[in-house]
Amino acid sequence: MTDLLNVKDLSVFYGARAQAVEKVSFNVSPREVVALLGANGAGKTSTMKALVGLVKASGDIIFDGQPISGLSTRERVARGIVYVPEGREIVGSLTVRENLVLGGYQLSGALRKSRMETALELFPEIANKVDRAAWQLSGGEQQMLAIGRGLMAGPKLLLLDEPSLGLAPLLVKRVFDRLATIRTESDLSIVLVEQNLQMTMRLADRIYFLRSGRIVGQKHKQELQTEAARQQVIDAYLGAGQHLVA
Ligand SMILES: Nc1ncnc2c1ncn2[C@@H]1O[C@H](COP(=O)(O)OP(=O)(O)OP(=O)(O)O)[C@@H](O)[C@H]1O
Repeated sequence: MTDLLNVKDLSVFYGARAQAVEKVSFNVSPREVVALLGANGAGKTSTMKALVGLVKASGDIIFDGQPISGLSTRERVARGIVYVPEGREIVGSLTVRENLVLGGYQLSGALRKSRMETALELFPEIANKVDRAAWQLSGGEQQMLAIGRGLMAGPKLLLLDEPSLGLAPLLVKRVFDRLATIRTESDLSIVLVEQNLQMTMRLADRIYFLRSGRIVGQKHKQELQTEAARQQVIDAYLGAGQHLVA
C-alpha cells in the first residue's frame, strides 16, 4: 500500500548544537494510527512540529505522494496535515463555538456547519457548552475541543501531541474512547505522540520508540499483546515503569 506519509532522515536542530531529532525515518499508511512513544525530551514534539513545518528541519517528508519539506505550515494544513498541540492551545477567551469556527475558517458556511455538527456529536460533553468561554471547560473538555477544532479542517493526517497530558485517568480513557471512534468512523490517519503505553496500545497499530532524538525500536500492536512483551519494551525502550499508567 502506498504510504500517506513517508519520513526519511528527519533531523531537528535548535541552534547550531542542540539536536532534538536525529535522522528519524518512519511511515504511516492510509487509515493507520502510528504512535511515537518516548520519555520526556526524547524528541516527540519536535518531530511532530517538523512534520507540520513549525520548526526548521532537514530530511525528506513525502505526504500524499508529494514532497512537502519546502512548504509553509499553512500550505501543509491545506494539504491535509493538522496538528493538535500538547497543552490544548485553544483560545480561552473565545467560546467553544468560536474555537471550532477557527479550525474551519477556510470552509464554506455549509461545510463548516456540518463539520461542527460532526465534532459536537463526537464530543457531547462540549455540545451543550458551545456558548461558554473555553477557559471555563475542564481539562478533558478542553482536550476534546482541541481535537474537535483539529477535525474541523477535515485532515487526512491528524497529529496528536500527548492528548493524555495533565488529565485524570478517567478523562484520559474518555478522550481515547473518542479517538477510537474517530478512527473507526473516518478514513484519516493519526500520528500520536504519547508517554502512556497503555493508552497508546488501545489506539495505535504500530509504535515507534524514541530515545534521545532517535528511533530505537518499532513494534506492531500484535507483538504487544502479553504483559511480558509490554514489560520487555518498557525495560528496553522506555525505562521506568511509570509509563504503564492506566
Ligand atoms: N525551542 C527549543 N529550543 C531548544 N531546545 C529545545 C526546544 N524545544 C525542545 N528542545 C529540546 O529538544 C529535545 C527534544 O524535545 P521535545 O519537546 O521534542 O521532546 P518530547 O519527547 O516531546 O518531550 P516531552 O514528552 O517532555 O514533551 C529536548 O532536549 C528539549 O530540551
